Amino acid sequence: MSASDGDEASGGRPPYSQYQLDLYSNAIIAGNKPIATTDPNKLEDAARKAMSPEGFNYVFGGAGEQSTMAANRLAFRQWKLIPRFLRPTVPRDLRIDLFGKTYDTPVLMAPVGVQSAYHPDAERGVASACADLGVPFICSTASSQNLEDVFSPESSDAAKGPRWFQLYWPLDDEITASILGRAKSVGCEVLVVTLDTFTMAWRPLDLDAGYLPFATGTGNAIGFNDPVFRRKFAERFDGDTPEDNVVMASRYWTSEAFSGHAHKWEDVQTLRKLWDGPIVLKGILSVEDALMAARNGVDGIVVSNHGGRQLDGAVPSLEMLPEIVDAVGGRLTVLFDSGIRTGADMMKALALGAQAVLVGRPVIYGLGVAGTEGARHVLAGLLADLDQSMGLAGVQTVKELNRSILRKVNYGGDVKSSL
Ligand SMILES: Cc1cc2nc3c(=O)[nH]c(=O)nc-3n(C[C@H](O)[C@H](O)[C@H](O)COP(=O)(O)O)c2cc1C
Ligand SMILES: O=C(O)C(=O)c1ccccc1
Repeated sequence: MSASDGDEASGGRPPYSQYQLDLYSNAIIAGNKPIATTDPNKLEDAARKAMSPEGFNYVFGGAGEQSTMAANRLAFRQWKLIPRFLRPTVPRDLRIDLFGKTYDTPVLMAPVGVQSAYHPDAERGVASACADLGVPFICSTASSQNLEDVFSPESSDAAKGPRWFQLYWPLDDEITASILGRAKSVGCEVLVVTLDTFTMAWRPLDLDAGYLPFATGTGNAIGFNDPVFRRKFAERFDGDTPEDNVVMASRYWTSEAFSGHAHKWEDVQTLRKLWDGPIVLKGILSVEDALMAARNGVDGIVVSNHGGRQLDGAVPSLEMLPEIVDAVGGRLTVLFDSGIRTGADMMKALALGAQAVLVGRPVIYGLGVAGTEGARHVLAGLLADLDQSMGLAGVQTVKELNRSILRKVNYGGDVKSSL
């Protein structure tokens, strides 16, 4: 393989698998261990030690008895890869096309709220790590840092990378319009609207600790800094700013963004009017809703159960993925998340028809352990693992991943509840 082939296929940087060589040479030449473990099981333990108990539990925790979280992992274990040999596998090309644009990898950073609760580097740090690796950063509405700060060219490198915006959909169209206008202004390309978290789930770890960050102002930065939200808050509360009255402002904001069953399928038309660009609905788990999404004119869906954090007992998203792809794959871009921990997991979801995958907790554990560098390390490791695993399976490009490389087995094996 010539260096230029690899460089082109990974956006001018070395092939993603180079990270494996870097880790070995750092160890052999300089005697340095990786900044955080490369073992997904141990990473969770390291994060538990490094982070505040509330922060760690917030990330780690699932809903209920965490049965959906565990099922997400079992679903991956039940698919096995069938490797092929003596075929061309280099230069490997991880690029994909989404909504008419080429991305360097089929991996995106899942929207994750309140990142200052995990490490002071927070969203700016993770977004910079993503930009460095060519991974789109999906900025959550529940960010702890304001949208304009996350992507400010002065304060971070995040503005150099691809960025999408995730919406927790306010009831008030004027506030929604204002937030979406701001997301557009800072360069967000795609709108991801999360459907499954219109209200908080039953999360025992957070309930037992009495931990609800956005009730006390963390994770409300995008709302609190929104000019329309500020004006409406002042009108209701005697000219107060959200900073004057954080508790009432948090209450007002959460009643807007986590507003129960208020929206209907018809309201997707409103989003269309307010957002000039691709719209993706996140949290789809049924063929019926995937068809509704197609009928209502969106561009894509994320097949997701929110990492097992919302409806405990919900089906693993991987289980539903093939049927949903068969039903709407010709019409919609189908993305996937929930439970991805390794390169092999990514291959399985891509082979079952996802066009790209989102990763949540692992990168946040990296952030918790070692800030921006830790997040970068975990993401670089996942990409290297994907790159290497594709090669080992005899696969050169993401397009080649299809169901012929998979076999479903009925012995998933034991899994730790979260991994
Ligand atoms: C701590 C945490 C916060 C999250 N916050 C959001 C959010 O603000 N918006 C959203 O759409 N999804 C949110 N999610 C869900 C992720 O986007 C994603 O669906 C999930 O983490 C995928 O599962 P995984 O963690 O097993 O990769 C959050 C997940 C975690 C772990
Ligand atoms: O915790 C979550 O999963 C989540 O989606 C969220 C919602 C609101 C604020 C922060 C995170």
